[in-house]
Amino acid sequence: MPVWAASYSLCANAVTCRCLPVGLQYKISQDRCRYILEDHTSTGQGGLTTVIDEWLEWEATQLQPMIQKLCMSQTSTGKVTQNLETELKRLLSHLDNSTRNNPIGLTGSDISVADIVIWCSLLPLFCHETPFTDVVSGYSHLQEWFQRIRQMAPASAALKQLKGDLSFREIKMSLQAQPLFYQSSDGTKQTTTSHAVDSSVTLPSVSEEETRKAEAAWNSPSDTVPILRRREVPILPKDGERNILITSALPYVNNEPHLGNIIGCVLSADVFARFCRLRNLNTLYVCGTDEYGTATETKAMEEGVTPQEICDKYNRLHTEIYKWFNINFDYFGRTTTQAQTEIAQEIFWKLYHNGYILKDRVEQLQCEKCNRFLADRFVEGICPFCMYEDARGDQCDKCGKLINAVELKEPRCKQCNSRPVIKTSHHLFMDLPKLQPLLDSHLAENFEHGLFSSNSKIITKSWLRDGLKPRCISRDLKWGTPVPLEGYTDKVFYVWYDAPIGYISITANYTDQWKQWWLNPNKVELFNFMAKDNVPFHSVIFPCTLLGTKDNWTVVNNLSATEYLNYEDGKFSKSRGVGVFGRDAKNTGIPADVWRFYLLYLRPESQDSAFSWDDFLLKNNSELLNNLGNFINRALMFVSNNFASSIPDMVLQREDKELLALVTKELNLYIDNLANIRLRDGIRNILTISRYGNQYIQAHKPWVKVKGTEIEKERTKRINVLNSAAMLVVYVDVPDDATKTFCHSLTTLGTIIRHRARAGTIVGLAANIACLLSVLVQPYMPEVSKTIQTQLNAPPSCNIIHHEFVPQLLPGHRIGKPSPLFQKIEPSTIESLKQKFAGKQLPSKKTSVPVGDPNTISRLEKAVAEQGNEVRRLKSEKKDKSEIEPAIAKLLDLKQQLATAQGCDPGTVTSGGKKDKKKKK
Ligand SMILES: Nc1ncnc2c1ncn2[C@@H]1O[C@H](COP(=O)(O)OC(=O)[C@@H](N)CCS)[C@@H](O)[C@H]1O
Repeated sequence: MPVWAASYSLCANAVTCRCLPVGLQYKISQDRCRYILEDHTSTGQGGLTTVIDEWLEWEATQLQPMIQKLCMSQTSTGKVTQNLETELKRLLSHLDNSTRNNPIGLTGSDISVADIVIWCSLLPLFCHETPFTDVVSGYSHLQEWFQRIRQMAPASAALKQLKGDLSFREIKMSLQAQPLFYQSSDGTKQTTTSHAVDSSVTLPSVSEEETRKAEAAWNSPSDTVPILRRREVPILPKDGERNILITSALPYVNNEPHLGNIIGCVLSADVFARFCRLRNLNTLYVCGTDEYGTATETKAMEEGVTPQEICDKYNRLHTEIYKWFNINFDYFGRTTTQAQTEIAQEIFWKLYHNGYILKDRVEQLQCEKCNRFLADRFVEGICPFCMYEDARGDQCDKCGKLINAVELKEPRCKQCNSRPVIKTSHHLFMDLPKLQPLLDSHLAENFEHGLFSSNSKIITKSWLRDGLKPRCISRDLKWGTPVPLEGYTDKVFYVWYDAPIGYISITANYTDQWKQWWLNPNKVELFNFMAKDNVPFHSVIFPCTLLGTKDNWTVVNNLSATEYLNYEDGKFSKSRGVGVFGRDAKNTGIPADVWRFYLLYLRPESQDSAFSWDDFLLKNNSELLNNLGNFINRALMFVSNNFASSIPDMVLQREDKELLALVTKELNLYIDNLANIRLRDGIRNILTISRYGNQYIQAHKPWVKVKGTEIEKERTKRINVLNSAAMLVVYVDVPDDATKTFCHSLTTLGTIIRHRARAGTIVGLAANIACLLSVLVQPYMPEVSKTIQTQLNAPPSCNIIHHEFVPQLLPGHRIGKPSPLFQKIEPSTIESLKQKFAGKQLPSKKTSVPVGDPNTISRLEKAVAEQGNEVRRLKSEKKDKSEIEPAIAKLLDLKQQLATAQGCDPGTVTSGGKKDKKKKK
């Protein structure tokens, strides 16, 4: 077939596709042009194909979108902006130069498919009544080229057959009749037919600048996206890089961790570590079990085994639980190791030789019934500072102050409840007052440049403000790191001197090059994760320990401390069976990622929060199932069902680019939140992006576009017949009627293809948002992330968090098989879990209250009155349920203790709220 025969139909084809739905670009017309002209563009012409491709690419990505914007702007507002005009002139200049250099066609001595496609695109600028005459008048070579093609028989014939001599009025009418949504430059949304955007679904607005930047990033991904590093073993600090050392507080081995422990330390640190890795930062995350101390000894006694056996058993149990929760440590160790003894003793010797160790006599509590000195955690009594009656021997849970156990009022042995006696013993103290200047200057710098949660700053400052006191670091126990100093060798180090050194010894068990992390403060950034009760040990005592050695230790630069997670309206209590502990979560059958999600959603970042089964159901069914899961499944199902599992071409319109900008904005907020350890907010960013995705799909209804309107569906049935007739045009002599039929066929086909192409863009963009979400959810829900990526068949290279949103699934990429990501949780399931973990409901302190003791009665009456005032205050200040409910539970508990002390039945006691009053009547 001679080129001009092909060009004839080609012009008709291209004019149809370009001009009737003028300004609305769809690459399919190029493909058809190429198909028709295949022989003339690819055979024996070497580099010409590449040149043509380049022009076609330029037309599709630059010229056509520009003309589209011009026509839309002109149609909706009657003018074009200065920016648009400048951009247009840039493109026209490029064409003018090229037509000056090539006197016939753009690509050489003959007319090619590129000439025809570009010529068709330019029609709105050259047609009758065009408002752009002045703009094009300055480009003489371009004008000559345009007229040359126009005078060629196929072009003029095609124009005549389709629209007569095209005028801009017709283009305008054609545009106004377009079923596609478009937005005028004044921002008002315009819709016309059933293919229109559902304007009741609105997305927030973004600026021109944000849209432009997001579009530029989308269009040039390779310039901006880094490649994720491989995870080496061992991971060591690298020169010229940010080296992130993350520690989670080391959980005690005397118990199974509860949900509070999990969110308070290992899970929070895990999310941050995963985020850092996805940011391509050189990251090491270590943790392990804290195995020394009385807690272990007591547990061993209870279970009739040795302390080492307890440690082994619980270390295994913790390992198993964290594995189930998908906590991705680089190394999970323990403190009962040789490295721990060596490092703890070496640090002690340095402190000793530097003059930071004092010797003193101490009074200690000894339980004569149990025949042992009582470690701080094994004695309870009234706080000497705030009079809280259940203060622990080491710290008051109410006012947070550290306590010397002998200062507790009315102490009682936790084991047997009898009153311990005070005995004198010789001990070693760290001279914290002498170390305070070193600590002050370390903290001054790191408070300014590092990340310290606000509670950690407040707690630390309250310690410093009162001036540090010498702190005892030895204990009369057997199970611990031995004190090496002569005269004290029958003692062990206090667990809180020992435990943070565990971070170092655990790293030493991971790599013999551990000093690169721990004696390298200029290259390493240290992040400690814990809950509020651990703060003073990490911000005061441990830093003083390290600074006092005068070695160049890596000392805390960043400290993230949560408040407490409570359980429903009270505290977790293993002994009372209240709350969800380690393996319980697994046994519910609810996937680990859903637990992770909910714990992180609740993360007590600024105040205590409470796990609630009802809320758990709500967040799973609304946020995970209806929002995130629904969006991803919808996007993937469309690709699968309507585009044969292949990502369609994406030709972005204004609203798509705005969506890019919105997603990019939220992505950047996400990065900022996670980088600043605001993990709760990061989840909300993910859910917002997914919500945008749902709204976008809802607004654009690709399911309508892909199937067509009823009229289009009817026409589709006839299209094959017409198409067969149309193909005749190409091969045989062309009678006028056949040309008309051909053109009509192509017009209809063009509309359908355009709608389908539009649906393709929407779905392709949605699939790419799903891919982005698969990466963003990874720190929070690693298994869900994997599942999404399998369903998307996403390239492994997508696993990086970058501040620009770029396409990872390119047109033609084949996705895998979609399936639902989350399951609905039924209310009946939640009800039975609620019952299961509600505990035995026994007032915990009943047995420990002596009956009829006037001092106890008067103390409890006072405490009940104070707690009653506290509850009233919280209620009158309309505090959150999570604050009020624990206070009420406390009041109830106190009243029950009082009832017991008065010889009454504690079971009849109520907290005294409105409902209770009614009952009394
Ligand atoms: N209710 C709670 N909410 C949040 N975080 C909590 C809660 N209770 C405790 N924690 C934190 O959990 C970890 C581990 O606590 P554990 O008592 O097992 O261990 C220790 O405190 C020490 N062994 C740490 C030595 S480094 C801890 O961060 C608590 O703050």
